Order: sequence, then structure tokens, then C-alpha cells
Amino acid sequence: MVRVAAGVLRRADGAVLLAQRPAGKIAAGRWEFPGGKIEAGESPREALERELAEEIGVRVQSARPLLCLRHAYTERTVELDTWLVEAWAGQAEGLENQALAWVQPAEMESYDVLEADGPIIDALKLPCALPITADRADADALLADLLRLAADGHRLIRLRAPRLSEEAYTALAMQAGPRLHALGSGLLIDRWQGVPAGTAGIAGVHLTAAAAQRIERSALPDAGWLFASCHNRAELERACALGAQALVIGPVHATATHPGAQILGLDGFAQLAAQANRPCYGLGGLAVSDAEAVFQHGGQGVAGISAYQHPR
Ligand SMILES: Nc1nc2c([nH]c(=O)n2[C@H]2C[C@H](O)[C@@H](COP(=O)(O)OP(=O)(O)OP(=O)(O)O)O2)c(=O)[nH]1
Ligand SMILES: [Mg+2]
Repeated sequence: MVRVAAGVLRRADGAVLLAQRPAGKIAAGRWEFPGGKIEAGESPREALERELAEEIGVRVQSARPLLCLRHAYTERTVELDTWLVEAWAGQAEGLENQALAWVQPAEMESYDVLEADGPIIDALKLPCALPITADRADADALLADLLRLAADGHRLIRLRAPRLSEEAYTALAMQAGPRLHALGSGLLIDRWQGVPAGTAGIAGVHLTAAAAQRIERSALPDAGWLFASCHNRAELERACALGAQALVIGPVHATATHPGAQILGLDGFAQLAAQANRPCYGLGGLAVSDAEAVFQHGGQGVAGISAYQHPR
């Protein structure tokens, strides 16, 4: 297995740096995040700093883990340890004659990026915060919660409302979606069958672990995000087999909402996330201020109900 460290330089406007692999290397002409093989005795972070200096002439000033994933190409398996770099010194230039491009994550479809990088692009498109609605029986109160979360700047909100009937849930999703969309936000819903495809503000589907067990892949919508919850290795494998693009893994810590559940701890979370090869949110007893610890354990960010109940 080839271990690789790669850096995602991200500017304040959200654009990230892609480099085109130069002639003479494997997959020449395809786009990638600058980086290269980790040498013997080097940590991933050291390799990142060396590769970015060698390939694009920048000195890393601050970086945090973004996503670590494995991908099997036909001749080799790579482990890509990617880092989000938001502060660096120097102007990026292609020191190995590679073309460079600053690209918004939403516009990467027009670049022929290496196959392994799909989940990295997902990680860049997805927010770090995933608020989940509190367990309420009143649809109007849920709508007010959704609008407040969107006004707080949340781009993606999980509508969890097990106490609503199927009808009430569907009506709420169809009413809230367009209003959230107008605020730059969107919903992940778990009862989508009655919601017309293409409804504004419906960003995707979230499968509970129980739903992921029983659903057929062919019953899933073919547009939008697919998220799934998991609590252990078997559920994680099921979610990945269904093609979930992002996972919500928990409980990381004890929570009042799910007493009696098997607590993973941050280390248990990290072990599962390391198997996932896609963005993973930690859920359960985490606060917004735990995001950094979640990043350090290989996660995308913090999912939660109480974490986001007060304005940030
Ligand atoms: N840098 C980088 N490599 C990637 C990405 N995605 C991906 O599959 N890879 C693969 C391609 C290569 O097989 C491997 C990186 O090796 P490399 O050829 O860039 O290694 P290097 O910079 O040390 O170059 P070399 O001197 O050994 O040729 O990882 C990516 O986004 N960035
Ligand atoms: Mg390289």
C-alpha cells in the first residue's frame, strides 16, 4: 500500500487548489490535491509540509486533518491522508511544471480528478456542523427550529421528527424546504417517499441504522446526499454497501436522549471512522467546541441536537 499525504489549500472565498499531474507520472493529466508519498520515518504531517514545499513552494502555517481514506486502484492501493490547509506562506506555483487551478468544490465536476478523491470533494462540500432537530410533536415548533438553525448559518439540517405522522412529516418537509433553500440551507429527511423529487431545500436523505438494515438500494432516491447512522462495524458496513456518502456515528459520549446505548468514546469513533473512507460526523454528548477533537480523530465534524440549540 502506498501512503500519501495531500493538502487541500483553501482560500477565504472557499476555492481550493487543484494541481494537474505532470507528464511522466502515473495518471498524468488528471487533477489532484498537491502531495505525495510519505517517506520512511516521516509523519503524515511532515510529509505534507515537505510535499507542499517541493511541489508548489508554500510553507504550511496551519493545517488540520480533513479525511483519511483508502482506495484500491487496479495496480495499487493508496491511503490518502488529506489535510485542510487554511494558512500558508508564499504564493502557490507549479514547481514541477504542473498546471494549478483554484476551484470551488461545487465546480469540481468539470475537472478530471483522480478516482480516489470523490469523498474528499464530498468532505469539502459538506459543512462541519450537522444540527439535528429536537424530538418534538408540534410541526410548527419544528418549523421555527429549522428557520432559526438556518438563520444561524447552518447549511444542512437533519429533520428528525419520529413523533410526527408520515403525513405531517411530509407536509413539514415540503413547507420548510423552499424556505430553508431561500436562506442557503437544506434538509436531510428520513421519510422522502411522499416528497416530490426536486423539491427545493431537500438536500438529501438520512437513513437511520434500522432503516438501512431493511431498505433496498433500488428504493433510494438517485439525487441528493445519502447519509446513514451507524453505531458499530456491522452497521457501518451496511451503510457503505448502500452507498451512503456520509455517516453519523455515535454515541461518542453518553447522552440524555439515548440512555443505555453502547458508548464509543472518541477512540471508538476514530476506529469506525478509519474504516469508513468517507466523511463521518460524531454524534452524542458533543459540543460545538469539540469539533477540533473530532477532526483529530478523523471526523468531519459534530452532529447533535443540544450542541446547536442556542445561537452560536
Ligand atoms: N498527491 C495526490 N496523490 C493522489 C491523490 N489522489 C490519488 O489517488 N493519489 C495517488 C496518485 C499516486 O498514486 C499517489 C501519489 O503519489 P505521487 O506520484 O504524487 O508521489 P510523489 O509526489 O511522492 O511523486 P514521485 O516523485 O514519487 O513520483 O497517490 C491526490 O489527490 N493527491
Ligand atoms: Mg505528488
